[in-house]
Amino acid sequence: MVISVKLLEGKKVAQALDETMAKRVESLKEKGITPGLAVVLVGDNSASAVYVRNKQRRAEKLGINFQLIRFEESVTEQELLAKIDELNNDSAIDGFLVQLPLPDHIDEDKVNEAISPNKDVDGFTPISVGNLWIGTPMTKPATASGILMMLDHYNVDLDGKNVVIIGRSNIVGKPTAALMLERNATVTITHSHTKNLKEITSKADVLVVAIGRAKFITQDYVKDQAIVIDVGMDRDENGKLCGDVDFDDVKDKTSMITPVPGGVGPMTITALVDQVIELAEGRING
Ligand SMILES: NC(=O)C1=CN([C@@H]2O[C@H](COP(=O)(O)OP(=O)(O)OC[C@H]3O[C@@H](n4cnc5c(N)ncnc54)[C@H](OP(=O)(O)O)[C@@H]3O)[C@@H](O)[C@H]2O)C=CC1
Ligand SMILES: Nc1nc(=O)c2c([nH]1)NC[C@@H]1CN(c3ccc(C(=O)N[C@@H](CCC(=O)O)C(=O)O)cc3)C=[N+]21
Ligand SMILES: [Mg+2]
Repeated sequence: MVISVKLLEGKKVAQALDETMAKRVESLKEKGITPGLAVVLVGDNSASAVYVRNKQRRAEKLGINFQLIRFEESVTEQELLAKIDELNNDSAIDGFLVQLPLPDHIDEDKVNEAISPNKDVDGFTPISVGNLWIGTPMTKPATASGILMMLDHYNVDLDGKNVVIIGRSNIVGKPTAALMLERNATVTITHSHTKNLKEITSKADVLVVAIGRAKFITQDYVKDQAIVIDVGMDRDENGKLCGDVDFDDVKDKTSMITPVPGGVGPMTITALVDQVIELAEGRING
């Protein structure tokens, strides 16, 4: 018996959703509003630079005013905080984010706290995170939100599903858990101290993987006919981009699986841009 695996093609979903988003930007422009997004990039981390380029390309394609603000690795915390203050008060900027990770001499928490929750497109400020867990989100973290947009597109209903997330970062694991809990999934978050990881992941109807280790997840971690979401952005032994999931080993055991590239990454950018447009729409609606 051949059971067909369905690819969750984030790249295609993103292209489909771009059309609606472009129309929303157009109607804002008719009212004299151009959505503005700024990205602050510290240092020249090459992976970060690629992501930033992708964001810029998509934002500009949709008619969004994109501002890239670059700092040397040696920038002081004070200089960075001053720029954040400026962006908080810049009426042309609806939302901005500070690309992570930051150099060690800069306190990430301090930077997050300085961002105005009203412009926090990443949803990383304490107020945004609190609202997310209360169930009254202001802005939603892009990766988590992008994953849900993709699952919605494929009509995957999370209600009552057993979701297991590997990774508990503030940027991926935790916000994904919050949004999926809100959809009535039963959510388990696992991490590097988790005992018997395979036993837990093997019970997952939906497995979300955000570890940061190339091809870590093989078929022995996966339940038959599970849905596998691979957030990882890693390099394989040949330097080629790959995910945390060993795609070729796992795919035939799944009912749906995201490829890397072309899965979660493009949806992250879709969710980010959607968030910026929503903030700009808020200029009209108050
Ligand atoms: N596609 C996209 O849009 C995005 C992709 N990424 C990618 O996703 C991946 C994860 O990113 P991020 O969340 O920032 O990473 P972090 O390094 O912040 O977190 C990794 C998590 O994985 C856990 N972990 C590490 N090793 C193991 C293990 N052997 N078993 C179980 N859990 C383990 C860690 O546990 P512990 O907490 O105990 O240390 C931690 O919670 C990376 O590849 C990153 O590049 C990230 C953001 C967006
Ligand atoms: N404050 C902050 N917010 C973030 O959202 C954030 C961050 N810091 N730091 C780094 C991670 C990583 N991230 C990605 C976004 C898009 C792709 C992406 O577009 N990926 C494409 C193409 C990748 C390629 O070709 O290189 C794909 O998977 O198909 C990947 C990764 C956002 N991040
Ligand atoms: Mg980290």
